[in-house]
Amino acid sequence: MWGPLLKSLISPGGSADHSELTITMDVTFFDDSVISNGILPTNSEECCSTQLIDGDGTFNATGIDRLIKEVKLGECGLSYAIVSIMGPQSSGKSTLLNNLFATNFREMDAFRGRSQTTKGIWLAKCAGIEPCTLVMDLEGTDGRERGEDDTAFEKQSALFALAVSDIVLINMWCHDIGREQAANKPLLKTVFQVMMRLFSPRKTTLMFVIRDKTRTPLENLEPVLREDIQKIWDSVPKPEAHKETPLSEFFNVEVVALSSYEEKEEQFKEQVASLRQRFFHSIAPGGLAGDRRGVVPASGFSFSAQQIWKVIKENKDLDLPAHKVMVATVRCEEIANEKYADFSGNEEWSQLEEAVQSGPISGFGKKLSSILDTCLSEYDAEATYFDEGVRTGKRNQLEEKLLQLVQPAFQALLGHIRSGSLDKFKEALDKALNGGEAFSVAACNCSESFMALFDEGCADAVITQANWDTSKVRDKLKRDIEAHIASVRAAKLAELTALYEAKLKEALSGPVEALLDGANSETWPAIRKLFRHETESAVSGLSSALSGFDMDEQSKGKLLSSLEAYARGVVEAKTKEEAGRVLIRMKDRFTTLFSHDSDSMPRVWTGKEDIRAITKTARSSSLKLLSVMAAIRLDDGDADNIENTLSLALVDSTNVAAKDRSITTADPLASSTWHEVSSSKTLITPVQCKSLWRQFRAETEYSVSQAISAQEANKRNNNWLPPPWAIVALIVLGFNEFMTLLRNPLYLGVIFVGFLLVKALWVQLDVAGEFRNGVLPGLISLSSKLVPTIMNMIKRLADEGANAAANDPHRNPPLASKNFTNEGNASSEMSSSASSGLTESDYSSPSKQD
Ligand SMILES: Nc1nc2c(ncn2[C@@H]2O[C@H](COP(=O)(O)OP(=O)(O)OP(=O)(O)O)[C@@H](O)[C@H]2O)c(=O)[nH]1
Repeated sequence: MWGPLLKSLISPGGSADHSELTITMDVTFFDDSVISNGILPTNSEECCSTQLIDGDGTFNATGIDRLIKEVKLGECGLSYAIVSIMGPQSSGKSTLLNNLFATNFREMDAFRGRSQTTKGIWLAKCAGIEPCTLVMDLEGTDGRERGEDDTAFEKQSALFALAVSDIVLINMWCHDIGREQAANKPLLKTVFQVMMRLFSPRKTTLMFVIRDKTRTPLENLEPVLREDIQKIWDSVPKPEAHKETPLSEFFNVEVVALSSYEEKEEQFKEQVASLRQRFFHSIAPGGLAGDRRGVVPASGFSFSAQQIWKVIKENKDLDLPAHKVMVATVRCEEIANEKYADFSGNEEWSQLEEAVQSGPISGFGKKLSSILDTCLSEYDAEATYFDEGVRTGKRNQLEEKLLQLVQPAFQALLGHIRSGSLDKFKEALDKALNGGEAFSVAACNCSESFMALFDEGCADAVITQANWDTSKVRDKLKRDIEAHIASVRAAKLAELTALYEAKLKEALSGPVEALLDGANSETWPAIRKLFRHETESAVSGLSSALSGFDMDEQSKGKLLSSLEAYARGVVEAKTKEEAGRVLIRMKDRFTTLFSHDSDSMPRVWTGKEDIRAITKTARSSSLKLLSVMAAIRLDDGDADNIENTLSLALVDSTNVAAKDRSITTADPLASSTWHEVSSSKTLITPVQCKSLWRQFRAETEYSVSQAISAQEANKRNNNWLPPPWAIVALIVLGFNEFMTLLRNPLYLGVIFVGFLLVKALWVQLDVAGEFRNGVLPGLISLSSKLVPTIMNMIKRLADEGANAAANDPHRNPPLASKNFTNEGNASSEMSSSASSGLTESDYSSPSKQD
């Protein structure tokens, strides 16, 4: 080891140039404290170099990220190149890089002694080289600091450089070429050995930089060097698959020779400047790294390098293709997450999302598609150089996540469109129906147009990135519309039915009541006729009204039948109602017929009327009413024998013969059903009829007896003359007295006055009335009234006489004549009373006046 190192201190010419060494020292002197943070300061335009991996093998992720950010490597895609340099310690690597790429790697201070300068691996950007080129300065091999046996880091860093770099510079002394113990031989061996650990190595360009070239031309040196390289390649144990693989399969070998930096600095710089030109567009076809393979996109470089180093440190085999996929996976994931976060915070999207909560937005789909497109395009741009499969997979995932994010807004919008369409549909349907449009036509037109409106809204809301299914919402809208149509239809039908039912009720109730009121043989035929006519008219009206509803025949028939049933119900209800009042009606009818004559004038019981016949007629009529009310006879076939049964059982039963029959035969009314009438049509059962009739008879009995009494009273009143034989006896026996009276006018006057007095008393005391209740009660009543009445009369006559005398004293007649006059006045008063129109019968019958 010492040989090459010592040699490196000696110029090719064999002497050291102190002035050049001094310059070098000025450029490369750094204080240890300055590099403690892994960054070397720069005093020029060049970028700071960064320690990528320290001497202990720790990867400086922060440093590399900072550098990458600084040099904007992430934006380079695949347009970047990585160059690294390896070689023996203190062989002028850093010096070469600083001169070649204008970097600022730390160089050894020869005046302090030859020792290790570069520890670990350093990274810097090559200034002024296009495309962006990063260069790695590796720790020198065979350094005494690590000792002869510690080659682990040397191998690791060599493998790392091969895995990461497009171009690897191998720094070697010129005099080592062709030498068996050359310092670079173990290094090359190491390179080739570790290269075998890469499953599918990138095609790396190995550029051998011969330092301190001698006068031997490169043309002569290069074959020797290539021979040495081939020998080393051949000597390296290879896996079975690569036993015969030529070196050129894995490496492009380039050889350059440089003059000594220390001895011939001018020439060195010229040659370095010329070499620098080869690094421009190194990745272009024909360039130094023109046929490189498996490049990791620049944005994944940091992660890739870190992972490669991790694998190397763990001493695992490095599967570069798999690694590339892994890097792509991680990076694409990162890019996708970044884009997702960007989208979430996108102001345009936020506004759209907020707006959609409060109502429908026009152009939603277009706007959202555009935002999504931008996001995905950005992803595509950043992930474009990563493995296609991974990239596409991650893109799909990103797209899916984005769609999941925006879907609630889309669903909310669909909800608005659906509810809006439904509301507008309801409004339009109402308007159309109010405008007189037929229901089915209006419903169909509105349904179609608002479903189309919904489809338009959906078309406006859908985004190009998603093939979202709107059919469920559409179906819901359809169902809602149909439900609304059904409910409106049901309401309209109910309205129509109610209208016709009301008409029917009005047309049937009153007339049926009136017909039942005048119950007779024609009542039920008339009710049937009325029922049929009104029902047919209502059914026909409803039927034509239903034509606008596009109903099937069955439903229509059902409605019409129900209307018919309603009409029947109205009639039945009315008859039931009337049947409940049958007793009152029977009594009314009886009273009407019994108390009024054929001219409907109130009947006066003069005595000439045949009360029995009248009663019979009135009762028959009431019985007729009962028989009419007893059952419903709405159908043509409703024939029964109720009237006859009732007549036989109730009226004829009063006859003795019937009574006899009732003893021998069963009572036809002792049943709760009529023989010919179903129970549903029975209004009053036979038993009820019997009971009603009994009640009716009992309640009308009084009227009949009253009529009989009145008639007898009238008869009595009209018979005031004595019987003819009494009149003849009176004439024969009282002939003499009669003649005496005629001959003596005074007697006649006295008799006349007496008659008047008796008459006045008769009237005053209501003698006829008092005796109406019997002779004895009449006598007792008269005796109690007689004395006060006579006293009153005398008193009154006396008062009137006294008043007359007082008013005309000169013309006061004698007392006898005065009394006579008073009596005459009283007589004339009574005469006037009698002539005022009141007949005897009027007085004798006060109760009749009442
Ligand atoms: N003979 C000779 N010496 C050189 C040349 N270039 C640089 N040197 C000297 O070699 C010494 C080491 O230089 P560095 O550039 O630090 O070498 P290195 O290989 O980077 O050293 P480590 O990083 O420690 O491995 C310095 O003193 C340089 O002046 C050269 O071309 N020929």
